[in-house]
Amino acid sequence: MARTGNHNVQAKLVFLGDMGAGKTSLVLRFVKGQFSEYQESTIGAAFFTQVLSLNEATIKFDIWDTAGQERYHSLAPMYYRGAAAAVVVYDITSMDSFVRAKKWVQELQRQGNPNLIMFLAANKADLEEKRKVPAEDGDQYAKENGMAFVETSAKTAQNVNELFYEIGKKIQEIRIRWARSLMASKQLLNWILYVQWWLHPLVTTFF
Ligand SMILES: Nc1nc2c(ncn2[C@@H]2O[C@H](COP(=O)(O)OP(=O)(O)OP(=O)(O)O)[C@@H](O)[C@H]2O)c(=O)[nH]1
Repeated sequence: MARTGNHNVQAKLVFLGDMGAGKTSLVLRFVKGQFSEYQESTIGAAFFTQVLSLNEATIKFDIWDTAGQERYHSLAPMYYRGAAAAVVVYDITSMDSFVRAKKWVQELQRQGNPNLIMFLAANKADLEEKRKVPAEDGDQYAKENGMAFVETSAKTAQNVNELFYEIGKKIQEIRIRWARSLMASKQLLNWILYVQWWLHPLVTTFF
């Protein structure tokens, strides 16, 4: 959950998706600016942190990169529970990975935090000649499910910083909305107390 203080926000972020979709590669591109053609498959999950500057605020991402292999599926709730945002990743060259991504979205809708911000990342956009999932399909699915959609490439860095920037902006927007509604309820409470304070002597005098 996002926490606030001195314009600093800390937010838990989780990456989900089929094995080989490019979750680790996207995170490593963002955190270290690196890409490896021979990225090893994640075991269990991996944890990374990265700080991003947004206008006057700073956001520290605690990033959980989960393992896509089916045998680790049951561990996933540990990582998406309490997350402020989830990025569901698929590989544009694999229809199976798109089908798997939709299953993740359904699971998050059923079992995730109701305020979870969800992004759909169509990765490996550099492999256009091998594309199996049209961009419109990903975009339409994302729209139908209230998610933001972005085509990325961990290899060329296309839209990777932009993805994290958008996540940060959404988290910040929600944080500001919370702060405003908290202020509004405090004002309402003060007003009720004030009215009660005035009415109390009248009520005791006349009744
Ligand atoms: N061409 C291309 N290859 C990519 C891209 N992203 C990842 N890869 C490659 O795809 C393979 C799998 O990438 P990973 O980042 O390990 O995928 P993952 O989703 O973390 O996989 P699991 O850990 O098994 O769940 C690696 O060989 C990467 O080099 C990309 O944007 N373009």
